[in-house]
Amino acid sequence: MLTRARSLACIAGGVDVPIFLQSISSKHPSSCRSHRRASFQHISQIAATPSSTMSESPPLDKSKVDYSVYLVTGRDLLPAGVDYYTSLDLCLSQGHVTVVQIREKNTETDLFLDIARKSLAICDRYNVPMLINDNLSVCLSLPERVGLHIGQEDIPVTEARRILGERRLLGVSVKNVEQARVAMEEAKVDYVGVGPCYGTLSKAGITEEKAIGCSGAQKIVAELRKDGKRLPCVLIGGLNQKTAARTLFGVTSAGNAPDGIAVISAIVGRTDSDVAAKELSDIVKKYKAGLAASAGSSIAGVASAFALPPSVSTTKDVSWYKSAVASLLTFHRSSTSGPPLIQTITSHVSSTMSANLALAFSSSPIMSHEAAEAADLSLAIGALVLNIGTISPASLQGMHVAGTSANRNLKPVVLDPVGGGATQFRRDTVRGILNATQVTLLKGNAAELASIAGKSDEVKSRGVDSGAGALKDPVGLVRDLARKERSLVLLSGKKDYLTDGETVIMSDNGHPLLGAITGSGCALGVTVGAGLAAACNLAKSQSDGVTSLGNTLVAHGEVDLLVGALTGLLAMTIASEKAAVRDDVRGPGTFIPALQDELAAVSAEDILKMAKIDIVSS
Ligand SMILES: Nc1ncnc2c1ncn2[C@@H]1O[C@H](COP(=O)(O)OP(=O)(O)OP(=O)(O)O)[C@@H](O)[C@H]1O
Ligand SMILES: Cc1ncsc1CCO
Repeated sequence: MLTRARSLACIAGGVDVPIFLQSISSKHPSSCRSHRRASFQHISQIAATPSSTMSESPPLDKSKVDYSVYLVTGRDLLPAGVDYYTSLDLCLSQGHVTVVQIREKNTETDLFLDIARKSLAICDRYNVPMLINDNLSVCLSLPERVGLHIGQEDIPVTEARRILGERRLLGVSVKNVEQARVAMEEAKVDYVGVGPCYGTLSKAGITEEKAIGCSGAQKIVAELRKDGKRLPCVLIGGLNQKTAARTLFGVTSAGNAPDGIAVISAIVGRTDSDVAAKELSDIVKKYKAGLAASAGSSIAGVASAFALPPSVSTTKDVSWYKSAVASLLTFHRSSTSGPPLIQTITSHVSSTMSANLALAFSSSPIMSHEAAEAADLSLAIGALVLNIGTISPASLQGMHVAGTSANRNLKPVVLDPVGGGATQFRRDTVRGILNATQVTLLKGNAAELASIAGKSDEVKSRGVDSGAGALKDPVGLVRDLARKERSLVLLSGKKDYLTDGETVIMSDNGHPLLGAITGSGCALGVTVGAGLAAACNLAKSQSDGVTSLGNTLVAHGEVDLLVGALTGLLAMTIASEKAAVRDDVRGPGTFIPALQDELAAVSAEDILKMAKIDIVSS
């Protein structure tokens, strides 16, 4: 048997070039920099040797690479009894996978090379470009049409380009705008992997790697498209059949669109890897068709590619919204599937009242901030409510795992950034959550939302309550914020404003006593969460399930999230009006139990009779 050094040298063209075997991988422990540099030099020599013994096929035409469905292999994720090569062949066989990256962690180089060569034979059969993850020497031992993908922990990307030369495909993973800029301008990579969009979960259910979320990915994609640039990019990290559509959609801004998605377990983990690949390919094709149809400019245009065609064209005016809320409330109150479970991570100030008001609103509360059970819980919940009122390190960790898990399982997420503008700590906490979790509805008072929108000068906040003073342009603020954060936005106060980024609904319901008790806003987050869960349940009951875009921002397709949120808002504020006029209510103290009773009783008739809403922008 050849030694590893000799076998690599032979493959490299018969020239016996010494190689430092310990540095086969391009990953570099910082402790052995000089060793690493020496290794790079030797690898460079390999790169410079003629490849006469390599396969004769022509080099890859980089401009023709289609990044739509980019498969990263993972032998450890194969279902029991499934052979790696069989699975690879099957998923490529129908033409739905467009790029393959061979990823082998902790595999000896001999074996890695063997796997890579056999994989290349399969990729060649279907004419699919192939790359090697991380391992320069394995890459250089293969024909020039095989590319290399590296991470930020691997060798510097500029060094990789120098060693590989211009002809091989080179890609790098980036998680921020600066890394994207270096990759694009200094290293002249051919594409970037943008992510992780969602955190990867370990067995303990703890987020291992910090996710950049849709908003982080959106900034990177925008940078890659700035000033007419067009570097291809794929989204990576937590992408699968459930998350792909809304992530592609959520990352797209002003026509800045990613080129595809990179997946591992969504294909590798399936026995029917060909079907899995087709599902993903269909999603990307639909997304691109929607993008083309809308010339990349309209969010709704992209989203509508996924929406079912409306059976009856309806003008959504005030009376439509009132009857839609009344119907949803009736459905929610009488749902045969039982009350939706609302996982609430909230302040200890408002925890009990929020739980009781959830029950009164025909929902089942679970006040858990434990990270270890968040992944399991996310399978059972109807919605997740994140409230930073008395945030601690433990509850923040719970929020990150719960948020990621809810995103994976298409469960609506409400964020209540309590006191969000009051301190730098709270501002950072809110931004961290918004970056890591795709929030379905962002709810706050004037000070909280103004802070997130970067308009704190308009409303000052000293604590968790709104400061005095009104926003100059509440309609513009909520609409712009919804578009920016890709979520519904609910601004609470004397008047409430609810929007999906297109329609803005103003509600004049509610009673000043709500502002005189603590935690009414927190409880409103829970009733709105329950309303979103009810909207998803209604959609499920009407069809087989929720579309992939079910928990994104716009009211389209099967799930009308705007109606869901409005239902939670009107139930709470109308109940407060009914409570405040009761004979037994003499002030804030007696108001709380009356509010609980009235929320339990609020009906479809009350909505139709008492709702004071207006469409202030559409
Ligand atoms: N003066 C008022 N008149 C009518 N309704 C009000 C008034 N003030 C608040 N509300 C209602 O109270 C609910 C909570 O809104 P608010 O803006 O007070 O939340 P918040 O500041 O987050 O509260 P908290 O931090 O105490 O939970 C909303 O439904 C809102 O409509
Ligand atoms: C009073 C208070 N302090 C932190 S959270 C909270 C409840 C109102 O949001």
